[in-house]
Amino acid sequence: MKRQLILENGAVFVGEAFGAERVREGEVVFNTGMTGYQEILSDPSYCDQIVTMTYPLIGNYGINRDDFESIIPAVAGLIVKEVTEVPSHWRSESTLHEMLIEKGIPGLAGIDTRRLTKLIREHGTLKGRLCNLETSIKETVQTLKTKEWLTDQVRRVSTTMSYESPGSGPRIVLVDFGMKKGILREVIRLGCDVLVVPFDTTSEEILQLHPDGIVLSNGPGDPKAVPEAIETVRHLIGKVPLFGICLGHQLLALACGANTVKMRFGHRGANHPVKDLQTGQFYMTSQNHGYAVDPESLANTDLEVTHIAINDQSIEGLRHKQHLAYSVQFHPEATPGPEDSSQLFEQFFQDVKQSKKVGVQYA
Ligand SMILES: NC(=O)CC[C@H](N)C(=O)O
Repeated sequence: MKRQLILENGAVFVGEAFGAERVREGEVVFNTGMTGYQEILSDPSYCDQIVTMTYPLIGNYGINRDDFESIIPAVAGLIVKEVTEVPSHWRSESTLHEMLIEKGIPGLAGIDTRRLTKLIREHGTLKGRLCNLETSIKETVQTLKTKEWLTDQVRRVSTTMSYESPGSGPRIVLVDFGMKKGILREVIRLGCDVLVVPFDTTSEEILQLHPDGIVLSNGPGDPKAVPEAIETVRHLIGKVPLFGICLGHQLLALACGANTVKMRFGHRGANHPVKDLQTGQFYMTSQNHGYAVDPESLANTDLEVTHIAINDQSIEGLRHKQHLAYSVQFHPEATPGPEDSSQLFEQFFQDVKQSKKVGVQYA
């Protein structure tokens, strides 16, 4: 069966349908990872996005039960050059096609993904619709251009209830804005007593849990679409050690008075080089973001840049000059991608323990 991708600029890509039989719309983005499609598809930060994999063969090691980053993927669609029908891996339990059907995600294969990627690089991220060949191109272009896009992604993917993973170490409150399970896994690995809370938990509610440290997770959409979270973070700075990851990093920046801007086509892949300005070290990092902190907006804030992206010099890490609060735009939890920067979790763990010794002041 054929399926097409119609873009808001009128470009059309016709290929083979796989996965769920559904019409879906979303922002078309590309990821340059050669592997990691299962983690990418289940990363909640891809909510309302159609992901194009630039690596030409996807699905070759199948789908296993361990590598999901969330239970209900929020991604709107998947585009690949070639999808493997018969995967081969000892952990594989189903094919990519079967998983996409089960999770209600449409796929499009057999198109020129290089041409599509170049188009996104030239024009910036474009809105698109995955649909059958009978769908009118003219009407779709009109709809995509004029449609009011929903901005409640974080609300849709965050947990609605708090839950706990008990441990004997420091108590960490992990604010779930659409958290990848990899972040939870890292704090559990360190023996922390973890409480995961919904995105709209207030600062008072968080402080009542007597955290030793707070981790702000990744999440989908524009960070300015969650003003309540910016307010919460503002109230928490200086009270408890804070560590922000991706959306959490952007929220920390906004809470300190900096600004975030939409990037042309973002960073999505598993080999983004980052320089740690404090140590002079370079890490290969896993990334997935379409927004970034505007460097010009830092002038009147108490923030300083700790990491930069080598490819485009954009901000990849920030630190508060007075308080124990820092953040990174990339993903130290990896999954998928290199684990070069996983020591950031250990660093936060040490900082939390140190500040616990000194004594935490609750307001
Ligand atoms: N992975 C993330 O947390 C992404 C943050 C934000 N949604 C962005 O696209 O920039």
